[in-house]
Amino acid sequence: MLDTVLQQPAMDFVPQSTEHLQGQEAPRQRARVHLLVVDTDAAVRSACAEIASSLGYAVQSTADLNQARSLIRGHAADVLLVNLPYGGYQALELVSEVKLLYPGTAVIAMTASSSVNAAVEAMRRGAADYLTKPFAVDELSAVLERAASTLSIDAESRQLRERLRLSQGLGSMIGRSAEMEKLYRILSKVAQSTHPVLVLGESGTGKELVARTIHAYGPNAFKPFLPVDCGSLVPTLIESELFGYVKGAFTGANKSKDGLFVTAEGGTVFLDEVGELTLDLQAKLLRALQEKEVRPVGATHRVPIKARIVAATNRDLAAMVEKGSFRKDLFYRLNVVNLRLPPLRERREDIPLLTAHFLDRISKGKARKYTLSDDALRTMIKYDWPGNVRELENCIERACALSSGPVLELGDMPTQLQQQGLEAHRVAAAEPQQAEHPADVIPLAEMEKQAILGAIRKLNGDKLMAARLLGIGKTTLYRKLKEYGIQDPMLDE
Ligand SMILES: Nc1ncnc2c1ncn2[C@@H]1O[C@H](COP(=O)(O)OP(=O)(O)OP(=O)(O)O)[C@@H](O)[C@H]1O
Repeated sequence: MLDTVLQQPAMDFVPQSTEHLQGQEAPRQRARVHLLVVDTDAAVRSACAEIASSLGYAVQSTADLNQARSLIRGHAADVLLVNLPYGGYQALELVSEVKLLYPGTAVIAMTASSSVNAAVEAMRRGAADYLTKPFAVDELSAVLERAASTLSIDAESRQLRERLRLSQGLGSMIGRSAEMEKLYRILSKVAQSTHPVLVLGESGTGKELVARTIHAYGPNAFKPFLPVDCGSLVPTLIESELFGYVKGAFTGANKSKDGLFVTAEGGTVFLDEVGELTLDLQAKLLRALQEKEVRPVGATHRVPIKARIVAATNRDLAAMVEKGSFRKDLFYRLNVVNLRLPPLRERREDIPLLTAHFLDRISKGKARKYTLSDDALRTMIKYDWPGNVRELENCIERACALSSGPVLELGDMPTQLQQQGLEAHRVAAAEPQQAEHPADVIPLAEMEKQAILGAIRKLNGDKLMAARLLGIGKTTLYRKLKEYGIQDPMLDE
């Protein structure tokens, strides 16, 4: 218990070394996280500081709230560990101030067991965690570790977002439409954790690519990524693929084999077309996820697993749950986070980028550089692409194979595109005055909304600066965001 540590001399200090740890395991290497301990009890300050510095934190401590404020102003705190004395509203005020002025600082509240209400209030004001006194060294370590890992997740996803701003998409994913930007923002956060993710979207929208990107940007990118198509394998095969089998489990099982959940180690198992699993396999999968272990086919023992699960489907799983063809409990397990991929027809502005990307890729493998005729590109932008990006990719590959020259014409495209292109020409010839389709006219309100969102995003959420650069007042900016129904400009469309 911390009480034993509290026997040490009560004094403020900023530990510079870990000499007191000689003979113990060295602190884990990470960028120095700055911790500020605020408590009037010198013994608590001293003990917390000693434990935190042994974990690798740079620690400062103070008894005084005003001094705490000035230390925080000097950016001394990534994590603030603050005591909430009984009736100590000033300490609660400090929590609010810090979360308002420095939202990146993780706040942990300490309370006496008699004032749990204060801890609840602190959490309401934005504290990330709390500790009830007296607490064990392990409890303090666990809370600090949690705070530090949240900080590093935030920092990594910020870096990822920054890289994103400079590219045509995220990793191998191409697209800069608002829908894709929104997806990247969520994806870059989701990738840092190891929670299950459910990827939803029509066929060919890039669900597997998203799963691969989550894996590639995740903490276990160096471990395997193992896809399984639950729609194309018979149930018995899926079971032995996923869970493995022991020698003699069935005819042909000459020796035992580990399943993908085991061979993935800490990597990712991608369950494509998860909606196609039989109810029996759904039950087995649920058990594996809940208990983090699997029973290989024919075995009596269970084997621990630690793979991350990313599942995908083009079916409406919620409706399947209603009908009873998909287990509700499994749905909730898989659906911890879901990512919905927009069909290509809802992000037509990405078609030129995707087209250029595929043309580049194909040109690299050949001696010639392919381009598209204006007519072909115009038609492609207007086409609905029921098979989404896969259909677009196939269409370009086919056109490159068929084309006799480096410029791909409408005539090199599949019949349905050619027909659409011809139809557009006929309409344009019959009604020249209609050539400028009204849908091409962007309403002023939409342009204003995009300008505001664009400015806030470019400035990483700094609304004040955005308002200044847009030449409007802060209140006007807030009113407009409200008018457009935008709650979070960094996420909402
Ligand atoms: N945003 C994108 N940028 C570049 N290529 C993409 C993108 N989205 C999809 N693709 C490409 O389109 C093809 C289909 O993608 P993918 O297999 O990931 O789709 P899917 O949604 O999993 O399809 P299905 O539901 O049929 O399994 C792949 O070759 C993939 O590389």
